[in-house]
Amino acid sequence: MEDDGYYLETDLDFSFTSTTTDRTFTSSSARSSLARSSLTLSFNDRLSTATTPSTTTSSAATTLHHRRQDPHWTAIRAATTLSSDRRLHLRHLKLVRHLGTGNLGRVFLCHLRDCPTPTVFALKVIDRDVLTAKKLSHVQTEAEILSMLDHPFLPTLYARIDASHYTCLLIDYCPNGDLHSLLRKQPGNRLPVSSVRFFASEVLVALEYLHALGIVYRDLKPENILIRGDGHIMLSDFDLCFKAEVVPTFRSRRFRRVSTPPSSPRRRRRRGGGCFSAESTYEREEIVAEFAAEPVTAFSKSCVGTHEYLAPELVAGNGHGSGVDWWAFGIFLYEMLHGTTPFRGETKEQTLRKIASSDDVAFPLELLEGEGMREAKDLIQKLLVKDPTKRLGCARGAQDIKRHPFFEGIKWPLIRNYKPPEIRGLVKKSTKAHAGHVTGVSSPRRRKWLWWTLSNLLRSKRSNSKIQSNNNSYHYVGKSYNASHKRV
Ligand SMILES: Nc1ncnc2c1ncn2[C@@H]1O[C@H](COP(=O)(O)OP(=O)(O)OP(=O)(O)O)[C@@H](O)[C@H]1O
Repeated sequence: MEDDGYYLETDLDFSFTSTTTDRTFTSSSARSSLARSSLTLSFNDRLSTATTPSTTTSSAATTLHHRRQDPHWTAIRAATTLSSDRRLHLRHLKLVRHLGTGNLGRVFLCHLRDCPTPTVFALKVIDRDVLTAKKLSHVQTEAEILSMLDHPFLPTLYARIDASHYTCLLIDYCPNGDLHSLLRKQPGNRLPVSSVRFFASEVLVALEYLHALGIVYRDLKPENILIRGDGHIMLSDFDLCFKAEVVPTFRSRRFRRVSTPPSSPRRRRRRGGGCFSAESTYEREEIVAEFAAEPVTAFSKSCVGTHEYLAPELVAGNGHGSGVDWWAFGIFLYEMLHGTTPFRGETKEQTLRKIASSDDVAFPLELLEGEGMREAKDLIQKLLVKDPTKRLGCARGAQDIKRHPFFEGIKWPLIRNYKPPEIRGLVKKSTKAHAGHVTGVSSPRRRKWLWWTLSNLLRSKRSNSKIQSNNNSYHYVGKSYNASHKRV
């Protein structure tokens, strides 16, 4: 079971000194960094209490953060209150298991020791000694950006602990993995339009917030969209971001609204209620004040990102701004609906050539059929405009994208309260788990779920068919498209 560690409190004290406990290594560079780490870093009390002084920076937002009442902050406050220097140290944390290895370091599931209501976190451990100067600057960027964030669809940085040559970032743990892995579990590697609309809306709101802070994200892709325990998203990986000036503005926008006059039975009687009565619709002009915060003057020349998601201006290398995120948003929509990206070539060179060519995005037939697909296609076409000055979102930011008919009916201020879609591979946690607690004993509901999964597994083995549908869950054995997007 993928996330057993989330439920089962273990007595294991995963030590970094043990190479046998760590099995999830992704690259040779990660492996070499591990070899070095394995000699020196030990998350035992000895290291953090006596020999190595550590400095903690709790997120500046501790007192202001919108989630300051949630159990994570409460647990951190409890731990630091008991700490002699009122700081959080590595000794306060107990590692549960290794979650994955990235470009900069390894990520562990952990919780606070001696906490009455154990609360889980993800701890990103970066060994600065094995990183190049360029990667060190990425660490700096990531830590700096994380410390600025206070948004439900972005990680909270609970603490930064610098101990010896390690920098450790304590952030929210997302038990549902990333959207790329979730897509790979769906039939045809794609999601239904309603689910796409849900995830796209949340990503859009997160990008809007980043842009309002002057942050250009530059690495939007399903791999970087983690799914929280409650099914909502959390954008991750901020090491490729760049920061620019932004001047938020309120603008007045005129628009014509088509309305039906309010009608009471009395009024209807008076009007006679005929076909051509005053019951017909009428148009009125409205003026609304809109908040727009798009870093329109943002400019960078470095070519960073992930091949299939790179905007043409990034590929050309003549400089780019926040429009690269709106291009990537178009690619992201296409991939969720179609299962693959639109400019993917046999090789990375070919992919870049296709992006840079003047050819417009092509839509396979299935992307043209079905409810909401016409609107989706129109939105994708408007986002994948090669000239950034004509691309949707580049002038007034997310506001223009939110108004597109694809998102019609979305009540943006209530987006956090929307029920996440029920899709295959998304495990809903109980309220307790969703708040981030580790539970020692498996609940009757979980036991029931385990039995249900086990019996389904046996049934699907017996009948050996390709796709089995059981209400709304599918067991799919098809052509797998596993390659995740690697960065430039
Ligand atoms: N907050 C989190 N909750 C759960 N799992 C996480 C979390 N953060 C990272 N992970 C897991 O750890 C792995 C490594 O994450 P990390 O952010 O270091 O690298 P990455 O996503 O590969 O990005 P990079 O491009 O910086 O290498 C991810 O692939 C993901 O599986």
